[in-house]
Amino acid sequence: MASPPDTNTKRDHYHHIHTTTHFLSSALYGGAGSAWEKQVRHSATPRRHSGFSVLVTGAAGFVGTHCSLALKKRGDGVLGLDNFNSYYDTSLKRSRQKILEKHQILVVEADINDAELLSKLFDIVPFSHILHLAAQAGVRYAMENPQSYVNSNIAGFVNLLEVAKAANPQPSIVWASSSSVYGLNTDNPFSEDHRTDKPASLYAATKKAGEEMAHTYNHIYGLSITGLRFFTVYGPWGRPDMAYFSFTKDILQGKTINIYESHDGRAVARDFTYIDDIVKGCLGALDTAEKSTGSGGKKRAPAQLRIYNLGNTSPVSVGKLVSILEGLLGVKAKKHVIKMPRNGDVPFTHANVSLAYRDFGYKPTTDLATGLRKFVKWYLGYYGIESRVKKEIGNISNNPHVDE
Ligand SMILES: O=C(O)[C@H]1O[C@H](OP(=O)(O)OP(=O)(O)OC[C@H]2O[C@@H](n3ccc(=O)[nH]c3=O)[C@H](O)[C@@H]2O)[C@H](O)[C@@H](O)[C@H]1O
Repeated sequence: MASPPDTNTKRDHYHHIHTTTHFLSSALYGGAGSAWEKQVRHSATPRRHSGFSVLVTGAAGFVGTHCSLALKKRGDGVLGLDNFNSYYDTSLKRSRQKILEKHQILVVEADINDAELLSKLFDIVPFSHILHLAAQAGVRYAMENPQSYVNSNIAGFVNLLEVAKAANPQPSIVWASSSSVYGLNTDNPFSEDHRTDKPASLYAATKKAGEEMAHTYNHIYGLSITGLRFFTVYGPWGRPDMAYFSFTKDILQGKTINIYESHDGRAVARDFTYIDDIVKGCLGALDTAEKSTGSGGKKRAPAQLRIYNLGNTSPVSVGKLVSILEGLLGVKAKKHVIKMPRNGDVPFTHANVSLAYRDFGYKPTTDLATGLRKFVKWYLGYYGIESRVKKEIGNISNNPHVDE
């Protein structure tokens, strides 16, 4: 049985990344025809006609696990990559990995900064797509550990783009940007053509930098690249560092939670987006991604470059989030309303998703109460917690992709 997450695990994260990078040399994985190569090939081989062969980075992460399973389920080949860093509870990542393995998805344990390993993977498999979800996430943690954002979201992304541009064939890339790029933008709802030059956190700045780097690699090398701006994604198997998850843990343990309000006394709100909707958006983006036009590092023709919001289009205040959780858990929260610390947070997000709807039919269908119900059911089951309401919510169906 898993125990509720310890948020201190992130402290040794930076050190871990660096040791991991040095430790993982491709020599460890054996030569041509090795058992490891066979596993890589088997995992990445599609089982449907004209199926994709997708390299999913961050595969043991929250969104990565759900997307990998959805791709595999429809017959695409999936090879996962994850460095299993300790930013949050690694046992949760290992549990996700077990589910992936049960579905014949291999997760290679390596960092996206390991160019040698990435090139080797491309030597073994002619990936048609990369779904790049590996990143240093979290808005507020960027003040504690700025270098880890530079390392993963900038250096790691460049490394991946370098390998992708040199590959033959070049893959099409779909990757996770963030709603946080809208920063201090006040136009509402947020549309892709709004200003994104006022990031409020280093996290947001590195995601914005990723969007600019995507432009460069598309322009010079003909890589087809699609960035997806995720809006506060939540659901079963989610990230313990996020508010809905840590609030659930603290409410159940009787601890006081801080609810932020803006400096002018208004409620802070988010366009919370349920994981299944995000998965549909990711697959829609992959399905409509055009082929890259370059080969072996040379551009042959202009290539596709896209950016989309993937949100829920319906912001909910943090206070309301807490009251939904209280109802689901059958426990009253000990609340402390405080002014939002000046730590990179933004007061409000709200997505306009008409572009994603137009181009691949993206239409979110899960409201926060429904999605949190599924999350709480998973949480209580995963951590083996008895709750007064566990039986009552026990009969709802959980995520269709992750069924245990
Ligand atoms: O859309 C994104 O691109 C980002 O979404 C997520 O960031 P956020 O929207 O900030 O989510 P999250 O931390 O869950 O805070 C939720 C709300 O609770 C408020 N909040 C938070 C903590 C607290 O103690 N009290 C509180 O009121 C807080 O002010 C906020 O209003 C991802 O973590 C990030 O990786 C990135 O992907």
